[in-house]
Amino acid sequence: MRPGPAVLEARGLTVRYGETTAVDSVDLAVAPGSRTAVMGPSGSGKSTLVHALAGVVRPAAGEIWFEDERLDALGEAERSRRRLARMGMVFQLGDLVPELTLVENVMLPLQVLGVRARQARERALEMLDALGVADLADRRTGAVSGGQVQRAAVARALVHDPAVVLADEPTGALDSLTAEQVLDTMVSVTTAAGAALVVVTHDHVVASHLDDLVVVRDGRVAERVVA
Ligand SMILES: Nc1ncnc2c1ncn2[C@@H]1O[C@H](COP(=O)(O)OP(=O)(O)OP(=O)(O)O)[C@@H](O)[C@H]1O
Repeated sequence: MRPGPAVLEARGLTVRYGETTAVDSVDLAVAPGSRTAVMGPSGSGKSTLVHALAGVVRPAAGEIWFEDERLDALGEAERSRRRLARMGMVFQLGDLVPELTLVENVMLPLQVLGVRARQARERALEMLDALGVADLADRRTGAVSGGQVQRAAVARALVHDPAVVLADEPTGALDSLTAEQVLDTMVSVTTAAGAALVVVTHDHVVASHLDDLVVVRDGRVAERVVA
């Protein structure tokens, strides 16, 4: 066990969609600076779990603690402010704003934090460069490939040095070489910032870049390996 408190923690977390219990009484602590793969069969509740950890999906029961605060008890506006300021998320293709260019999308978290436009643009371009898509910075999402959008989404999740990065299949649209590069960037940026990284993946190569493992089955944590 790592010493010190968790940066993000689920206690008795339960999420339901109507009759379906997607996440069932999950206790899960994510340590600062840790790197966790979340694996498990299709439909086992992995995506729902990370969405709930981010405070995007409301739990039916249980608590989510983020940086010593109960995230699920905050109002919508405050919860989304916390999330934008202190979390990075890569959830699905197309969660970038299509009306904005790639660089404008990546600047968004910095602008929420009050970073001035020029500085935000510089930092966003650096991050796009680290993900290999700086040359596409001024294109809108509709004018680049799915994999390039995905890389810009990763850049946006990392650009503001969040405390936690939550990613759902962040390399799903990428070839294996690019996937490894993107993952390496995610690991190195989060390591440099002391941030925790939680990645939902079906890919054992992706999981091998991460230290810890959570296996989800039927909405429960069936296995937990902490390095
Ligand atoms: N919006 C929704 N409305 C109703 N049921 C849902 C919804 N989202 C997910 N579910 C159900 O909740 C359960 C968990 O789904 P979830 O997407 O979290 O699984 P997953 O492990 O991420 O799956 P996959 O690996 O296929 O992406 C499944 O039974 C799914 O059908």
